[in-house]
Amino acid sequence: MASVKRLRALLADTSKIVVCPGVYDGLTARIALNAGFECLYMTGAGTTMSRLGMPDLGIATLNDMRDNAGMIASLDRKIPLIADADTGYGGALMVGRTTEQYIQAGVAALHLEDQVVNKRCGHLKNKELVDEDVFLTRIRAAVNARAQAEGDIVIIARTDALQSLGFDAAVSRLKAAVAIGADVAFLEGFTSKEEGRRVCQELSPTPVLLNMVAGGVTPNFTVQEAQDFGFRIIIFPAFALGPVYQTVAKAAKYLKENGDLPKSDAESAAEFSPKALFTVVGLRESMEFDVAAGGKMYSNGV
Ligand SMILES: C[C@](O)(C(=O)O)[C@H](CC(=O)O)C(=O)O
Repeated sequence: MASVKRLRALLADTSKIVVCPGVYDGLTARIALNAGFECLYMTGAGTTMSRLGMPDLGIATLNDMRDNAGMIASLDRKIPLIADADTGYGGALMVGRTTEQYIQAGVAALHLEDQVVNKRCGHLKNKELVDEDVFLTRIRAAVNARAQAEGDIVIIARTDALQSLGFDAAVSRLKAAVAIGADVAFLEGFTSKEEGRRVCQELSPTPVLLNMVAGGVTPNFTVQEAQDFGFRIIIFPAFALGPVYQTVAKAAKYLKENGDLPKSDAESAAEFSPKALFTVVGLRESMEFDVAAGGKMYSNGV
């Protein structure tokens, strides 16, 4: 699959850090693609919030996540999509099924974690873990399912163990996951620069992912800082969620109170015209496709 090859090539180039904005629907994915990012991240929190209107508490199922990931991955097959797969949604059989279905959906990488199936966002308190052997069974199931499907999907092992078991135990879980076939390590919720540097050193040469959640437990680091610490992938899960919430909440309040759109929105109405917005999500390319096939629907424009 072209996008997996592309992601593996990006990871093989040790001078690079792969920067992934977090997207959760077609519009946010298109906006990030149009901005020229080389890779996207599908956030499970964002998927749960946008598709289900619910918090990130282990409510989204394999079907919710796979459907969303498949749609996002299909928008540009050249651009790799790293997708959250939470706990894998069950025992070894389910983790295998999740991996196989993510491969079929065109996902380039997935991450699997060691929280209990009733998981929560990694930046909340009182997370519960499964034992290390259960975590490793999940990783092994993903590795075996990948081999069975003759796929090459990148498997990212995430541990949430830092909060309750401490740094050494968390790193040891990641090392064990890498030893059985995980390609990338992800230490969730570390809380200092030193931990960031150390996890990269300890796991080297395995690429390590940094999860940059604004307002979460990890201090804010720039892409450059993350690269200097030794991280090879950085995801920004709330890259779109925060701005969307802020802007739409403001517009909702204004409309409720004034019976009109906020002035700046009304002024930039041309920018928000249906045609302008459809252009963001591929209007021109869709029309060109129709014309190339001999269709006459759009020859006079829209
Ligand atoms: C990375 C993450 O799994 C996600 O769903 O995007 C979340 C991020 C979040 O809740 O903001 C996480 O558990 O860190």
